[in-house]
Amino acid sequence: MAKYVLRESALHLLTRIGEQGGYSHVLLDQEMNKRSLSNKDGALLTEIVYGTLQNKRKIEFQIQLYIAKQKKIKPWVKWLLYMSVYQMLYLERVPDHAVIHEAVEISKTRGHKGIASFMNGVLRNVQRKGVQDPSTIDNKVERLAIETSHPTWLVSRWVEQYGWELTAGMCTQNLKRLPMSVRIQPLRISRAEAMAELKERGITGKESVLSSQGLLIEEGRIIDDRLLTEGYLTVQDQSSMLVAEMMDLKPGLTVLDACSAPGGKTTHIAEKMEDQGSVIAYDLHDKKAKLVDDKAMLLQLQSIEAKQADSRRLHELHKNESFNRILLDAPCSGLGVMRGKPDIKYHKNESDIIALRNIQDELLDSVAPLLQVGGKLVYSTCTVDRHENEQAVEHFLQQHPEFEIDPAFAGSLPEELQDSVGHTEFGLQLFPQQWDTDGFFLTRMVKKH
Ligand SMILES: C[S@@+](CC[C@H](N)C(=O)[O-])C[C@H]1O[C@@H](n2cnc3c(N)ncnc32)[C@H](O)[C@@H]1O
Repeated sequence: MAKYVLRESALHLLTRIGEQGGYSHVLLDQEMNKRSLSNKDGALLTEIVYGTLQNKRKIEFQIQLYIAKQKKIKPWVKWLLYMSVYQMLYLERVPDHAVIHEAVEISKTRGHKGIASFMNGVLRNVQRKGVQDPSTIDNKVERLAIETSHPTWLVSRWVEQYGWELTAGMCTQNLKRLPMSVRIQPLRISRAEAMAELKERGITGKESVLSSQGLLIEEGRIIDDRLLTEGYLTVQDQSSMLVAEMMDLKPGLTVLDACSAPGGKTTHIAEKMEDQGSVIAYDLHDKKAKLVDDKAMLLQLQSIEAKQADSRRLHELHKNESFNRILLDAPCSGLGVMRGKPDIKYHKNESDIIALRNIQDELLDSVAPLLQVGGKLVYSTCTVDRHENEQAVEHFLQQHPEFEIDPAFAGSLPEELQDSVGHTEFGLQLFPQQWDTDGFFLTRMVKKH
């Protein structure tokens, strides 16, 4: 069997993600399982793939002088260049000569001598002469976009919506690794018990202030720890944990989770209700609805029923006023989760935001009649965009005078969030730099009559 070359895996993944729109986290997971990589190799592969994607636009700018003359570069050659430059400029532990040698060898095997010599030439130039400095770009928005590898349209849209300071903070934060955070299953283990057991295996963490069930991992590898694989803990960003915290839940309620897969929030809802009552969870895709079942089973929760349905047609399945609580964790542009899914930076555009907003409006309209009077509707997204967030809520309230923002919403947020800059009359926008979380929006409405 030919020797496994980690950088060939990295190149294969980057070309698929970059050219065919594959999801970085899904493809990386598949590759690591297929190759049964050691922890060390898995970490290096992840670093190269994520780092190259996160910094792609900047790298393109940095080396443009050296490749300008070359008319048409094949996609894989381009990605091999980007990942090699990423390692040379951003990864101290990998020596330049090793990176250049391997890139040239891969060029020979996958291409021919000409490509190998082009590769060698560009990388040697980077090594000897250095790279073009993006801080020399005059236009402020363009400079920020290139320095932090975001699309210019997005930076400009964010500056218009949130101002320069919040935008610059968000773009800079998006280059940093998202910390691992987990949620305890409180019916099986307490936060103190989980922390004590993890500590025995060298995994340390601290308590989240955004959720009483949250734990932020500071040191150690938790991903294959028994507490996770046996369903005492589940991986979830702290911002997502806020959702069930804010649903005003208690045992015995009937709850609809209209867009539920893979079930992070569905299971949290069931935990908050002490697994008593009923959580009906839908997702558009059958396969995804099964993921919710799997998660419920792993966490040993019985009160969840997960099914496939288009939640724009739930009136065909449920009578009006059937639910005490409804969660609409809507499909969205995902502009808040680019740290974990850097491919979003390059694949989304403004027309996606418009198209998604139409679906969000339809979903909100469709679930509204299913809520009982006095019941609460929580709307959330993992995006940072007023059109999908505050404006979607404003539009909904105009169309549905029977709803209002729950007057108790803001006051029931964790103390730390009370003075957050992201508050508006329509809900709370969390920016990734505030709590080192995903960018996230949530609000709670109540049905008055
Ligand atoms: C943001 S994700 C939900 C994440 C989930 N709430 C969690 O915490 O694990 C949005 C989900 O909505 C689903 N979806 C999209 N359109 C839908 C529709 N019309 N009806 C039901 N589900 C839909 C997608 O398949 C996707 O799984």
